Amino acid sequence: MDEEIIVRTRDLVKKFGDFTAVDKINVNIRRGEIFGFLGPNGAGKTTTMRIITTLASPTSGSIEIEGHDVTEISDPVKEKIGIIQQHIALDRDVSVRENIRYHAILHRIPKKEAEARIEELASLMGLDSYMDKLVVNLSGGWKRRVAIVCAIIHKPAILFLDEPTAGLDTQSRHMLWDLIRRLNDMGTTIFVTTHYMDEAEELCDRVAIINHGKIVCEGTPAELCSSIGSWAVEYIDSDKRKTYRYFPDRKASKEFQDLLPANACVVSRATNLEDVFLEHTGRDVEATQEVKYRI
Ligand SMILES: Nc1ncnc2c1ncn2[C@@H]1O[C@H](COP(=O)(O)OP(=O)(O)OP(=O)(O)O)[C@@H](O)[C@H]1O
Repeated sequence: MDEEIIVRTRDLVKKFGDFTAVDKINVNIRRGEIFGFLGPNGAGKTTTMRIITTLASPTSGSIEIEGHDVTEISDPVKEKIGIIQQHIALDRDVSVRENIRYHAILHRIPKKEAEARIEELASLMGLDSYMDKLVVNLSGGWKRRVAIVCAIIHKPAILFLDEPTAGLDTQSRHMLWDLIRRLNDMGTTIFVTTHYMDEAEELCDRVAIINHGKIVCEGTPAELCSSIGSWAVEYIDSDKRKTYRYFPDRKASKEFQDLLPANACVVSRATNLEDVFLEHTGRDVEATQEVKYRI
């Protein structure tokens, strides 16, 4: 993979009053990759993304996009990025085509070039038969496709997506992942925030896990999983708590399992990003759900 850094942040901090939402975040996003920012609700993902994309200012720290200091030269930087926020900002009462045209105008793309680009992207996103429909009549998944076209009409070098599949059904999520991969194959670097472990594992070349405003680990999903051990043993301990231990291979996990009482509900399987999160933070990514412990 091309190792050129397209986005670099240095010690990004964002405080809201006394509360530190983003705490010295350093990320290096490489050109051509799909980079995942993974963490539970309230971890600081959206705030970090808003700062990198100039929608919010940091309390301290700096950001470079393609070598430009984001705080100093915001207009050229804005032309290099596309953004899709959690709340999609489309005009519901006009057609898909008019929404996309509006974004082409905002980016001052000449009309002929814009129309050709709109046709190309409509076809890529499977939107051809939706172009003259009102946005208000589209489902959530189709609205997100329209939002993607609006965000990439000016051919940004990097596309930022904040929780792109939140609230979508399984089929729509898989279709959107496929589209994101296709955009990436065509050369767009992707930065995606998510709290879905499967999304990060399926989609991302590299992942940074964020918790309470800090990055707790970073690497490819495979590197992160093997860093804690390739095999997870899940069991109910003597205090009736669900507990996890990680081992380098199946043999070691089996030896541990053999030491446990027969009724300890032992499950052994390959580790996943949820285990990585648990190991680094001591809590489940779905913090509001069942509390899991590790020993
Ligand atoms: N404008 C604000 N004023 C005060 N606190 C804020 C503000 N924006 C965000 N926060 C707080 O900062 C923390 C990080 O929020 P952020 O939205 O970045 O998290 P997140 O990881 O994106 O979570 P989610 O998936 O729920 O959006 C949260 O505790 C949030 O309540």
